[in-house]
Amino acid sequence: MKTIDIKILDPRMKELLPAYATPGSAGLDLRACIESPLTLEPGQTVLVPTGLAIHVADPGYAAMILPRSGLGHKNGIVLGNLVGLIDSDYQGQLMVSTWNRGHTAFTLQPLDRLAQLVIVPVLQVGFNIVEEFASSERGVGGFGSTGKQ
Ligand SMILES: O=c1ccn([C@H]2C[C@H](O)[C@@H](COP(=O)(O)OP(=O)(O)OP(=O)(O)O)O2)c(=O)[nH]1
Ligand SMILES: [Mg+2]
Repeated sequence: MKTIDIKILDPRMKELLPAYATPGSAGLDLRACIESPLTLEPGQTVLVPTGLAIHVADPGYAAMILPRSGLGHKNGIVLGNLVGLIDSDYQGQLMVSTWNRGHTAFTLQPLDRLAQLVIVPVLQVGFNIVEEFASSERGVGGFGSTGKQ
């Protein structure tokens, strides 16, 4: 298994390092490293610290912060940026932009699992400027051009 350098910025996280819940898990849960309960009013967005920093280091990988499905579906707690992209050279604290998109207030308790981190491969590309593309079956069609059924 590939390893990534991690810094524990909040000592409470020492015993709560992100771990895969099952052998097949893709996501590592991130926790709300807050000092006291935090109530998010409907529509409110707060940047929540995780108490952790990672350095992916290899530009062939990135980390993504995604919502937890239960919190998102049942409680309306999703991400203010929809998806968080962690660059391989980022060394600061992992922060979760936490958005209550629901209609009722939601209280986050200290160290609650809030979002999840997924490590993904990345291909960095260069650009080759052209006047015309080689033809393709789709061409410029998009946004429903293939119909519904
Ligand atoms: O949910 C997130 C999204 C980003 N980041 C950190 C890691 C990422 O590498 C850095 C920059 O993110 P991004 O490039 O998405 O933000 P930006 O608004 O373009 O800022 P910058 O000008 O710093 O690139 O912020 C987080 O901690 N959490
Ligand atoms: Mg950026």
